Amino acid sequence: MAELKYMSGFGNEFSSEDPRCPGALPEGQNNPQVCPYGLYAEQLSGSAFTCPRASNKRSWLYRILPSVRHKPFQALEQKHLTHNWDEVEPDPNQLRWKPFHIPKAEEKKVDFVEGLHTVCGAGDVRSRNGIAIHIYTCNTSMTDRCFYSSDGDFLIAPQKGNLLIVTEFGKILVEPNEICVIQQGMRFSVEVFGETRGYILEVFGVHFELPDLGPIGANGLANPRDFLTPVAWYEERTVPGGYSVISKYQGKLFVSVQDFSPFNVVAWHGNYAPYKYNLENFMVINSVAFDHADPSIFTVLTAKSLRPGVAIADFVIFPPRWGVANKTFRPPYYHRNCMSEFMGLIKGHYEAKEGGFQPGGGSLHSAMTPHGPDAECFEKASAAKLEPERVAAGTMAFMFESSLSMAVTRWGIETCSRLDKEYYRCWESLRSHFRPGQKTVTM
Ligand SMILES: O=C(O)Cc1cc(O)ccc1O
Ligand SMILES: [Fe+2]
Repeated sequence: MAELKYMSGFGNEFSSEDPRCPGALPEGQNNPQVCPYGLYAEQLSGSAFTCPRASNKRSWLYRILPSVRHKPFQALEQKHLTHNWDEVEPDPNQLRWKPFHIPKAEEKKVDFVEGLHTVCGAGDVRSRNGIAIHIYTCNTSMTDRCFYSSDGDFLIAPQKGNLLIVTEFGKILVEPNEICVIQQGMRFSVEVFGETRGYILEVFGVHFELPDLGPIGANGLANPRDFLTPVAWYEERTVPGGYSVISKYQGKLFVSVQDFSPFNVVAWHGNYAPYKYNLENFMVINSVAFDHADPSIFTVLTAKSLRPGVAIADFVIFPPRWGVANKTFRPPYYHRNCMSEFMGLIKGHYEAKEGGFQPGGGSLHSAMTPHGPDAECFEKASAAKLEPERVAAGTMAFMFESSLSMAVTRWGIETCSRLDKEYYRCWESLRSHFRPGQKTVTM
């Protein structure tokens, strides 16, 4: 496949024309009486028309046929995708999942949409406030089918297998250790190259932003220019057998059939467009004197709530870095958090748990549920000689942290059969080191 081209910058006002049709973007206006090359103009709104300029999002798509030319939507059964947060009784326990199973293509061909499984979430798509966390496991490319979420924005973190994502805005190749964001309403079709697995954070009613940097200054963490948006690409393809456009709408799937490819956008402009980001480009800030800094220093993207400083969801990573803090217990501290923490692992292992938490698995530490390093990690780090040390070399763990108190789905608790029932045991051998009368303790 020819190398794909991208445009750089977070949230820019982009303009892109497929080189086969130079001048396809109307000059100086959005709705000419007749568009260049006889295209249709269609606006995709990602914010209310009246949103303040800084948060206003929309793009103009110039396409061979408008999206409205389709047969009526019909319900499409997909058992594992849900926004019903009352399927099972609430469970405040620490939960950990072994790597989620990927179906074998010889046994069953499963594409990205069929392979979506909601593991947990909270809130409501109708009132536009909430999140869902999905796992995708698949082995087959989508053919003559595309998908969009009417409910929210997808932050996709591949763990195994590349994704070639054809979108209305162009093509994006996303590899493990990269993420991509495909916002509400954007249509896409996923091509895969073997056994494929990853994580999705869906947010309803808000878009991801770069976090403010405060005293860090003008640069650092995820830098805006490292976000890449595809360039316009179109196909003019009639599909006599029918092209299926699948919408996730209020948590259920619906399909509408049309006789042409939806990837017929010859040119587009605007600031509402998908993007990808390579996690290797994250400029890591860490404690260089003493104490363990809160993981908010590793925030890549945030979806803000209306409460100042409180996120509907943050996407946080634990990248390779130097640990140099003196007189400090360096791993994550023991913790009870008003937020919910879902964690996943792209590769390697996580510093607070060398064993048990595996790539392609997950964990959930719900609101106020205690958690922290396992006993082995505690003993080791309490006795370690504090030399400069590479932390998390060759690894990438991440956290979807939410102010919402999440429910786990039936699939997450039962159907996936991946819950590690023994998880609590990793803290069982923590023992008291309390020595009354001995202030200084050597471990
Ligand atoms: O492992 C966790 O629970 C995530 C986490 C990491 C960290 O460095 C500090 C706090 C925290 O919740
Ligand atoms: Fe935590």
